[in-house]
Amino acid sequence: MITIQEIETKERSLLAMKRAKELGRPILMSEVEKMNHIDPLLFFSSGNEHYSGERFFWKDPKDEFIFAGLGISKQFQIDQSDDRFGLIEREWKEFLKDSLISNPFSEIGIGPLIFGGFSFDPYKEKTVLWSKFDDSLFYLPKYLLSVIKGQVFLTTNFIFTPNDDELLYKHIIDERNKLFQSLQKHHHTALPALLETKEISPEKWKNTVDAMVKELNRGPLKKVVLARELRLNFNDIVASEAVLQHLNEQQHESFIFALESNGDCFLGASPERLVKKNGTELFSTCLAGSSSRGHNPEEDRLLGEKLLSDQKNLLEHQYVVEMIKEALEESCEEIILPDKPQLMKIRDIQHLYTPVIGKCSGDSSLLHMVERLHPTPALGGLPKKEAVEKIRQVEELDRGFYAAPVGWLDYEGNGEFAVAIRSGLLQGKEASLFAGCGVVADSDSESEYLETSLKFRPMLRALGGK
Ligand SMILES: C=C(O[C@H]1C=CC=C(C(=O)O)[C@@H]1O)C(=O)O
Ligand SMILES: [Mg+2]
Repeated sequence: MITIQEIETKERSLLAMKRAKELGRPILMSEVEKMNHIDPLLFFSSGNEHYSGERFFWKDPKDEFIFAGLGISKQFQIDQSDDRFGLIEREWKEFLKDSLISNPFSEIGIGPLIFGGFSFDPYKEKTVLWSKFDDSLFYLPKYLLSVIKGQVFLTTNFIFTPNDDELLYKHIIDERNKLFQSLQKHHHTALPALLETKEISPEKWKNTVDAMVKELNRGPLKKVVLARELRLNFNDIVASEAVLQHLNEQQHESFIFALESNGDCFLGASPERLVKKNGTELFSTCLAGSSSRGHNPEEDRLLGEKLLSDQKNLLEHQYVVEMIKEALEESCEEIILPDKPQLMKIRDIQHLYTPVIGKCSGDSSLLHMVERLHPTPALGGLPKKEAVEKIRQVEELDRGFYAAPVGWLDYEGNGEFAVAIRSGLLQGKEASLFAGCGVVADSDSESEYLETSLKFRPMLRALGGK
């Protein structure tokens, strides 16, 4: 049986083909439909046969925007460049020109949307660890499931080239039908057994922190974030859907993200927003300064109180507030910024937290703001450029996408980026987890070491470790 919707799709695809031939270049056709409820994690898992290595997942802390993307309709990638944020943005805008978008809904986050991220520092010497990821990597998915405030939409993106004929239309319908058939099956993937957890050079890392503290006392550097790695071995391949399932259950108050590339998968549960753009409003988060959670409510409250008045942590936090304020002031007419941090309490840790809202003037694009903010002193240090250079020089770890912006951008310029911390890279039967901490002049290497141990926990637990 052919549905009305299929007839409309056919008409639009004929138009897209004609346009591609006339203009002599690929043309995007994008269609949005409203669906009955589909679990986005099930949607992600159902792609494990046909779209493995070409999937992404995103969920914000309040479940306002949940995305699962399957297949790559178009990839945007840029290696080492001073202008990688601008290049991605311009390529995306250029690609959208003359596209045929059928989206009768007014919600943000449906229709053509790219998802991906950037490496922390494109000038850091590359190692094999991140060889499957480019410095900037975004996907326009073939199929995007968007759950927006509980409503479910499916966007289908197809690209017509000047050489395509009607066979492509048939292929589209067949593929979409197969996708829905695979959703009927129940997909549940178990985690393999964790065989070994290895800390990478912990003593050397503490020595680097000690040396950094001395340097910070001499100035002019004020803060440098130093990170380290845990390497895990399993008795079988770790499926990204199994880890995502756990992250979603165990860290629901965080941004949950996953990005597959060439067989590897970068994923995590980050509490930290870099920037969100909704029309003319910008939202950012200052998150720095940490303490453990208590074993009981009273101990937890005392630890929180202590954190709120601890000079070392307040300074670590203040550097972030000043930098984000300065970055937003450049583009915003008005900024709402509380004068004191509050506490953000999550499962394994509590942080000093200051939310920031900016009302932008003029045309401030999301990726321009990402460029302006990345890395904030919560991930890089202060001054920004010198701190990144210092990290490049002294940190043993190849950060790749860790501590860098990960998120989405829709065709109307709205979107959101989180900072990819509390994260890890899955590589077959192995995984690397990453955690860092803000080192300031009165840091103590042993406490910073313990702080990073807390920050490994969300990923470690999701992978079956302790
Ligand atoms: C760099 C990380 O955390 C940052 C975010 C919150 C608190 C931080 C801190 O207190 O050091 C870090 O700046 C990480 O989790 O790997
Ligand atoms: Mg800290």
